[in-house]
Amino acid sequence: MTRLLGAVLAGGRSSRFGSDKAIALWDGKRLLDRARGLLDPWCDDVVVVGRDGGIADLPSPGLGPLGGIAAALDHGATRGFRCVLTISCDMPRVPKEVFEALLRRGPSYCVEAPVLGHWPAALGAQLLSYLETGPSRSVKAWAQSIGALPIDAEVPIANINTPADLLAL
Ligand SMILES: Nc1nc2c(ncn2[C@@H]2O[C@H](COP(=O)(O)OP(=O)(O)OP(=O)(O)O)[C@@H](O)[C@H]2O)c(=O)[nH]1
Repeated sequence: MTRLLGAVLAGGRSSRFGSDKAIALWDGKRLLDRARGLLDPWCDDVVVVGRDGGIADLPSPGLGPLGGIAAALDHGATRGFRCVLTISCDMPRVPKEVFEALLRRGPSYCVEAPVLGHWPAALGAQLLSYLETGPSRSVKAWAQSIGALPIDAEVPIANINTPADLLAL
């Protein structure tokens, strides 16, 4: 059986939001919990990455979402998960069709929001080496470098960067 690990990336500085956006409330629920709830139906287990109470970024904090993905891949591979489905805590609304499209494929990512991706857990070591020597810390650049398939969500994926984005949801 293919075991799937879900990972909510929830580190970063939230500088545009002005406070920790992971714990900002939308409709009475923390964004972090909403993102986790989006992964739950698809995954055998879900972890939070990059904050207290979750797993720590690799190789160290402060490298952006790719450091969170590296930690999730490593965590998954060492616990027998074949693949990892990642989302960021600032994506409170993702249509189920997007998850279906990602999971139908092998390595794939959402063009509109590349942190939303489906990755082989075995790529953890490759990603750590990419973080050390690669040209960019962009998730999209890494996804392209491994040949992951771009998935077009066909609808805008809401992404909360500022308090106004939250109000506009
Ligand atoms: N684990 C982890 N998650 C991160 C990191 N940086 C950003 N994220 C998450 O990735 C998503 C996108 O992050 P951004 O909004 O681009 O960056 P940010 O630092 O959170 O916010 P800004 O300071 O406004 O750019 C957010 O949900 C963050 O929680 C990181 O270094 N580690």
